[in-house]
Amino acid sequence: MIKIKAYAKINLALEVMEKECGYHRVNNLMIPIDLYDEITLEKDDKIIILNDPFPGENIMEKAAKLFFLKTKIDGGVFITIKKNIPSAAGLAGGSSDAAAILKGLNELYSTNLKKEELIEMSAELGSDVGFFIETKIALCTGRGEIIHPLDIDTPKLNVLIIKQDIGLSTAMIYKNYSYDGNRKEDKINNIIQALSTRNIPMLDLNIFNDLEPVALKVSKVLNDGFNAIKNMGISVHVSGSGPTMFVLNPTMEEILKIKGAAKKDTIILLTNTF
Ligand SMILES: C[C@@](CO)(OP(=O)(O)O)[C@H](O)COP(=O)(O)OP(=O)(O)OC[C@H]1O[C@@H](n2ccc(N)nc2=O)[C@H](O)[C@@H]1O
Ligand SMILES: Nc1ncnc2c1ncn2[C@@H]1O[C@H](COP(=O)(O)OP(=O)(O)O)[C@@H](O)[C@H]1O
Repeated sequence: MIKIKAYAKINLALEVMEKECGYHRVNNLMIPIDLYDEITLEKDDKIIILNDPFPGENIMEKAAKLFFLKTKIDGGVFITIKKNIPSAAGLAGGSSDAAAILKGLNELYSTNLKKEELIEMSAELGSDVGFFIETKIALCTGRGEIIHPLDIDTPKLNVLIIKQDIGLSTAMIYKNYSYDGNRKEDKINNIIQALSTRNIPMLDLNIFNDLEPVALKVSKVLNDGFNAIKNMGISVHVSGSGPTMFVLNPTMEEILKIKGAAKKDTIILLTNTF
């Protein structure tokens, strides 16, 4: 039996450009956080997901089918999952679960597929899946499927995750986006420099997400929650297509203020990048 941790991510930069063949071109700087789904895999003759939280549409099943199709193995897998990453949250839990299945099956069936082959396979499952083959800070380009790992010794950042009791569809958020032609290369370079020099104020100042205004516009709940935190004088960001918000290196006072003002059912947890 194989046990795998499928980690979540946050976006430190998300530049969304023009749409080509149904997908927007992006410059997407992602960093993993220490929040993970717990997955176990055992050989079986069928693909089975115990107590499947997304019956009939689980991306883990798609990943397993793709793996057996590509490797021409007549196999199966018995999967258990403990979902800890909130769904439809902008934390890419589903993408990470899919990558975990590809990596896990590669080990379980001793297929020795290279990292590059797993990343290529990942692109058939979703734009963000390839990032989780390595799960290391990277700038992802193309539609997100081309991974450029960043060779920097990143500081360990504390990350306060705030996820209100709503979900947002990635496709819907992209649909409501329109590109204004403004490039953000400088900001991305500043973020990379700030990470390398461990300049956290500079990092926080340069974090941006082109999907953030869209998510705030389509969801009043998110907009209200976001402004409530901003009005406390706290720097807050939306992760990916939302609705998860995050605060970097919060003070205890800030955490208590956010917790005190949060609605019931809001998930608030303190984690860290790695
Ligand atoms: C926005 C981001 C930021 O990291 O993730 P989330 O915050 O949702 O996790 C990603 O770009 C999401 O990646 P992923 O969730 O893999 O998206 P996909 O399954 O490939 O695509 C879902 C839908 O989003 C739109 N889409 C996705 C990626 C992209 N570069 N352009 C798009 O327009 C397309 O309409 C597509 O049909
Ligand atoms: N293993 C999975 N984990 C989470 N969501 C899944 C999974 N398989 C399929 N899905 C579907 O994908 C949708 C978005 O997945 P998720 O990765 O959680 O969103 P996001 O990328 O916004 O964080 C979910 O709402 C769910 O319907």
